[in-house]
Amino acid sequence: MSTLSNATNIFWQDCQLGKPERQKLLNQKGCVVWITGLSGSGKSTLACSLSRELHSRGKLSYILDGDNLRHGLNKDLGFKPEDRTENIRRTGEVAKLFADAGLICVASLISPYRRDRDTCRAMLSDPNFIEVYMNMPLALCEARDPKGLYKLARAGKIKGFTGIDDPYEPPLNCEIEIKEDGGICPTPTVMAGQVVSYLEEKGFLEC
Ligand SMILES: Nc1ncnc2c1ncn2[C@@H]1O[C@H](COP(=O)(O)OS(=O)(=O)O)[C@@H](OP(=O)(O)O)[C@H]1O
Ligand SMILES: Nc1ncnc2c1ncn2[C@@H]1O[C@H](COP(=O)(O)OP(=O)(O)O)[C@@H](O)[C@H]1O
Repeated sequence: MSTLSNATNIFWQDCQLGKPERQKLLNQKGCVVWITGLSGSGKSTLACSLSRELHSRGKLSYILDGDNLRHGLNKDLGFKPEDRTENIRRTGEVAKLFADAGLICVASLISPYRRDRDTCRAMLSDPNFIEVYMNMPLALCEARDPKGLYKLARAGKIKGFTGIDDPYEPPLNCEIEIKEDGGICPTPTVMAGQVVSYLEEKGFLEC
């Protein structure tokens, strides 16, 4: 689906005002926080809570949420494997632009296939791609079922639903894992705190 092979006589246009200058202006380092996990695992909840916490600290972030992107940029895509791959590729490219703009870009998509997430990681220089795995049991996600989609999938009314009859491949080497503690899911504030601590420790919240 890449159009790169069609692009001939195209030259990269550079500008002397670059990422370092933008980062200095914002006093933060541009990066991508990529949240992956099953439907209902809490990706959007974490994205919102994280964005709010960063905002309160004077840090500029922007959320790319799978559901929302599918209303516009990715409205032509469905849930076949090749569509999901293209969904992730496009989102990765947009996330890369936001990171280059100096923002903390928070991408929250199921992104079920490891290879597609690794492709996004490869688009950014390594420390700037922070993979967050929402490691929540399927049973919990299914019990939450805020949109009623698991119910429809179990009834065979949605085909190819992640976790039911379409695979989810957990990360092998993610930077952050969010999971239950003693059978209890951390609150949104605690989940966001875990990510903020990582960003702080790695120097992303200063320049
Ligand atoms: N077949 C199937 N499988 C999984 N999810 C489905 C499906 N059909 C619709 N939905 C709804 O679409 C949301 C997932 O979109 P994403 O762009 O994040 O998916 S993906 O990364 O391309 O797999 C997902 O949103 P979240 O629940 O927020 O994850 C669902 O609401
Ligand atoms: N940490 C949490 N504790 C309690 N409920 C949560 C938590 N995270 C998410 N939820 C709830 O679970 C449901 C699914 O969360 P959501 O963020 O929409 O998941 P996803 O974006 O992965 O589909 C929502 O009703 C949300 O309020």
